[in-house]
Amino acid sequence: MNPDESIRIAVVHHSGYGHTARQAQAVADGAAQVKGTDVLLVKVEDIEQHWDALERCEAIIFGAPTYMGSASAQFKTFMDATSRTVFAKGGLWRDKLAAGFTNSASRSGDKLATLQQLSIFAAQHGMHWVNLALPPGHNNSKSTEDTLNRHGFFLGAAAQSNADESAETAPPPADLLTAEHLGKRVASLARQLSAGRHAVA
Ligand SMILES: Cc1cc2nc3c(=O)[nH]c(=O)nc-3n(C[C@H](O)[C@H](O)[C@H](O)COP(=O)(O)O)c2cc1C
Repeated sequence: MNPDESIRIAVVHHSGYGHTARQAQAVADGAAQVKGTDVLLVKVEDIEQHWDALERCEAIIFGAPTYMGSASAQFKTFMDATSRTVFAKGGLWRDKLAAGFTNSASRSGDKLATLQQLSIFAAQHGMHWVNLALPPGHNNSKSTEDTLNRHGFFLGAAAQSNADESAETAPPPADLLTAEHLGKRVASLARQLSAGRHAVA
């Protein structure tokens, strides 16, 4: 690939009260740290304006708060819309990279179910799922709550926002840095994949 050519990463997310939006911004910031990356931050409420732009992206990162043990209904509405706008049109997202993140009030809060839901959604579109690739952060007596991946997820980035804190203070920095790591990892892999595709074309 031409080294001056940009790669495009989208972060498609929903947030009812702003906490997952902060995580989404951290993912976007991480992706933007990789030179030559254009990042598009999309709220699911605005999705109708962005279908064409998403088709041009090398990677799409999905994020939703965990509500009742799954992605929020608003995010699920977006997922269902893709059956018409992406899947039925011949698999427009096939072979793009995908990754996911979620945030909830409880430590577990059944966040794993949401990340699994997002990864299955990506698989239905023929996308390549990118995992978190961070060791579990807080699972021994010497580690602290400030460690990246303090919740010990592998499938994607998890954040925890205390139910009595606003989005100004939650989720905490460790979870935002974990989200940033995911964005950076996806952008870096998207660049490698794009260069590889050009090399073998
Ligand atoms: C309808 C609803 C369902 C929720 N279900 C869960 C849940 O299953 N597990 C959990 O830990 N927190 C749950 N929560 C708490 C949210 O995940 C938490 O407040 C989160 O920070 C909200 O993110 P947001 O501000 O981006 O919407 C729920 C909140 C709402 C409004």
